[in-house]
Amino acid sequence: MTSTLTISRLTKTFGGVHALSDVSLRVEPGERVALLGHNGAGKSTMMKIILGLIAPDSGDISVCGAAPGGALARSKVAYLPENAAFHSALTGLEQITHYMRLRGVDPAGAMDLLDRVGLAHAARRRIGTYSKGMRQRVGLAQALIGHPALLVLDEPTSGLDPVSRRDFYELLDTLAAEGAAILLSSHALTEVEARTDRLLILSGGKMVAEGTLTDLRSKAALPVAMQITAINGYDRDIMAVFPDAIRIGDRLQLSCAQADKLATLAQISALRGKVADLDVIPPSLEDIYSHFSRRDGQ
Ligand SMILES: Nc1ncnc2c1ncn2[C@@H]1O[C@H](COP(=O)(O)OP(=O)(O)OP(=O)(O)O)[C@@H](O)[C@H]1O
Repeated sequence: MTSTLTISRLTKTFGGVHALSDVSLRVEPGERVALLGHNGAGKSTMMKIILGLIAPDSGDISVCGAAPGGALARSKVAYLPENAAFHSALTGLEQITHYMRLRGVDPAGAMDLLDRVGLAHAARRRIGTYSKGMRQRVGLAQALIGHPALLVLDEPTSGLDPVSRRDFYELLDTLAAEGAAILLSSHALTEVEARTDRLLILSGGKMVAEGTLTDLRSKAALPVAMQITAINGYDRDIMAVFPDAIRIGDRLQLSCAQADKLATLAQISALRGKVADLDVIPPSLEDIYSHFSRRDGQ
């Protein structure tokens, strides 16, 4: 299978700033990949290179087997900027019809596209009357013109309410199931944790981590927290076994290395009769993200 996007040893500097250093990645058809990184990590630079808006200093990049910016790559890639701006006097239908004509696609399908993003009911209303979530849907409809093989989405859910976010990701799931590759940047870590197949973490222009959340969790090897609720009066017995446990409200919290997790659970299990409840709390994506992002002294 040919990868939809292949990037190999990409480097880009602006003056003395290393925006991207030796970055490589692949995105396969149907994959949903999240690009994470703090402000200035290099996410937008990478997107601009994929779109063919700027050229790298060195490295190779191919979009559906073609060079970015050329006619073939442009016909295969769609882009949704973070704050897509539309003409407020046009209706959603007029705006999408206009974009379809620009792209050389039959505008007869404009209503179907708006229906796909849940905007059919408002298609004949002016965009100036749309909510932020509705304008974002116009942006997505625009991005879907011509069945792109790769969707590049820059913080697509920033400013959306939880229900609009869920709807947005459900639509992305459908597109991915149809074979589109999706590369989206985000600062909303918990959201992408649940909604993407793979995470890429850029820090200071370098790719510092790549993989599924399970991969990253195991590479980071961060400690696991366990919170024990003691049966009344047995706190001391539990503290005797786990002297480093700290009290948080009415619970005792201890932390153990990943490798010691089962042994610690066995110790807790041996305290049966003294323990009312137990929660095992794995490191969050925020913890894992900070772990990798800090590596570079950020
Ligand atoms: N045209 C430019 N001229 C000079 N420096 C630039 C230019 N574009 C980007 N940079 C620098 O390159 C680095 C990476 O910027 P980039 O915009 O790619 O980061 P980002 O991860 O998209 O950040 P954000 O989350 O804030 O959008 C930053 O240090 C930025 O200041």
